[in-house]
Amino acid sequence: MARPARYFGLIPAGGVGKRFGGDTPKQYALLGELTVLERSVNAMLADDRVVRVYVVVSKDDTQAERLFEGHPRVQVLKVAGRERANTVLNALQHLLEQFKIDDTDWVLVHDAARPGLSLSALKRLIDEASTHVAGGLLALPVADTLKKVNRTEDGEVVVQQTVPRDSLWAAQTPQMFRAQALALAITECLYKDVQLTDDASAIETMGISPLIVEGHLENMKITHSADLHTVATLLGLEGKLA
Ligand SMILES: Nc1ccn([C@@H]2O[C@H](COP(=O)(O)OP(=O)(O)OP(=O)(O)O)[C@@H](O)[C@H]2O)c(=O)n1
Ligand SMILES: C[C@](O)(CO)[C@H](O)COP(=O)(O)O
Repeated sequence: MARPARYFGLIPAGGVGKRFGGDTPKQYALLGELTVLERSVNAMLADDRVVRVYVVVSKDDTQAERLFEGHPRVQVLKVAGRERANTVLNALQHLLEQFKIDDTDWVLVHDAARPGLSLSALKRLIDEASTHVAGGLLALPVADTLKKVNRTEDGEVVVQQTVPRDSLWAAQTPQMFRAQALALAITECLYKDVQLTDDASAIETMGISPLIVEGHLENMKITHSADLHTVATLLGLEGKLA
């Protein structure tokens, strides 16, 4: 009798926030009383099916360990890599070797930069993607008209064509896959120098189609500094920015 599947959170938090700017990496920016990272971790802990959340930071990061010291369901791994995909793979390899996580277990990869994830969206993702062979991810249907552009010799950005949007969705996180399958897929992609900006695209290269589960606006990613204010407003924290 196979044991029941387990769900593990994996929070890639090893980025430097080039587009965000400033001295502090955006995952450590304050949103009210808590950092962006703490809110993203707490969002994953809200569903008690998530047995443990692994926060993956660079080897010289000392903040994460202080933030989560002694937390029974949070473990800091200082194995972040050059790109997000390297960070995720390094953590997965660590999990598979050290913590005996095997092919029945699910991993939910959630950006540290998405602090607004709701419990209802997390629950829907786990409920629905668990029944899908390839796992799945949160995403939002594109609402704007999309333009493919060219840059002219004098630096102007001009429209090349309008891209039909009716089957385009913007990927969010968490992205939930079987831990071993994701590790194998990312390994293969990195070996073939396939550029990965999310985890689902690695699974897609194996010829399987992850399930899309509708996400929500508050689960937007903090990329540029203005996004911190936007997320604060969406979360009702606008008066509490440092
Ligand atoms: N080598 C990397 C790069 C990114 N990330 C994480 O992946 C998530 C999404 O990445 P992004 O928003 O691009 O963050 P940064 O890489 O920090 O941003 P930038 O590209 O502007 O430097 C973030 O939680 C970031 O900390 C990571 O763990 N390891
Ligand atoms: C994983 C992701 O959040 C899905 O939209 C996005 O691809 C991350 O991109 P980034 O450039 O690493 O922020």
